[in-house]
Amino acid sequence: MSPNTLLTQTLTAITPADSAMRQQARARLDQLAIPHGALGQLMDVAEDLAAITRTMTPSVKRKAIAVMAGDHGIVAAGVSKFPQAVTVEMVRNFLNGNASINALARQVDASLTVVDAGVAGDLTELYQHNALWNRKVAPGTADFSQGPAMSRAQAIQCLEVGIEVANYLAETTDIYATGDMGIGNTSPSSAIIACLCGCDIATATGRGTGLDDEALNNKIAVLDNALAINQPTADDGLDVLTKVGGFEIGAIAGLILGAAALRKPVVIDGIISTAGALIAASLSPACRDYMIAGHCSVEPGHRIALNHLDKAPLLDLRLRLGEGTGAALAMNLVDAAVAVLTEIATFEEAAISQADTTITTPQSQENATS
Ligand SMILES: O=C(O)c1ccc[n+]([C@@H]2O[C@H](COP(=O)([O-])O)[C@@H](O)[C@H]2O)c1
Ligand SMILES: Cc1cc2nc[nH]c2cc1C
Repeated sequence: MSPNTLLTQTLTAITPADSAMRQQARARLDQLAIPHGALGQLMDVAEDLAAITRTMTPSVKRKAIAVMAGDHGIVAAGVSKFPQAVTVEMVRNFLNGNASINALARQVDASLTVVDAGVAGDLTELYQHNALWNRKVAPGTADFSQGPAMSRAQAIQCLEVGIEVANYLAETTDIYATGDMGIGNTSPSSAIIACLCGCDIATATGRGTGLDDEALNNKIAVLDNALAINQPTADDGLDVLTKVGGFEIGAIAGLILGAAALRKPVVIDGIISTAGALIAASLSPACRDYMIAGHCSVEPGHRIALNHLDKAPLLDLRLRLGEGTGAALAMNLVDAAVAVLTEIATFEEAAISQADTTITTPQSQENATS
């Protein structure tokens, strides 16, 4: 990688979240007038937000969801239940405001940006729409069951698309969420997870949009063969993206890297977004600090990827849609985490009696006298 590209500048700008601010937040959370730790995972998110934003009063009001769209040559091998045309059709649906992500983005008052990172169909008539970015790297990846999905230059290009989106939205955004649209994209996601988490492809592969048993077995065989043909370097995120990735997955990874460089939190959606998160973490381990896992999807590889990133998902609702829907829903809980940190009084502030640490039980009395 040459030293002066947007990607290298962004990677250089990423530093870990602030551990002193994390400690300060934890100290306050430990003193809240509740039984110790009783707000559970919301307290972990509150601590993360303080460390990410370097303040005890983080704001996550201005929410931006970016849905990265792309197509996949590997659909020719029969790995999806739906035809490729659905990718374009759903992009149109997003722009008309009638998709699931539109409803859930409205519910949480988030803006929605749709990015054509590599859709196979012609979107010319839609580019006039302000919410759609034309950043088509190519009309779909190559079929990675036959060779690499893309060139190394294209992998860098799609990463930089995501960084550009993060940077463009930065001025009006406190918190990002990732989303995806791309028929066939659970296949590259599972392949990325197998490479970067070191697991068997069969354990990381699921039914996607709804394959039956026979089609699932075919998908596993296709992906197994694709990994044997491509031989991605297991610890090199850029090589993995190049050989078995997707343009929208690279753009998601770029969005995460961009958010981390800007020191802003980013909520990760389903298996496709988490595959992007693995690529981002492989390029910059510190960027993991800026990720909040929105949910755990039904796809088996998603749990594996979240464990590898050491991230606990906020929701487990049997979702398997993508588009950013799980991340949008989780943003409600991120709002709640800020309220926990900034609005709840401590024992001292509320003048509440603290837990008695000198309780004598029959057992402790016995211990004291023996
Ligand atoms: O987010 C997820 O975990 C998820 C799980 C299964 C399917 N999807 C969505 O369904 C499409 C990919 O499924 P498939 O079967 O075509 O690989 C793509 O548009 C994804 O957004 C998404
Ligand atoms: C209809 C449809 C909507 C989607 N949204 C995300 N992936 C999708 C896949 C299909 C098939």
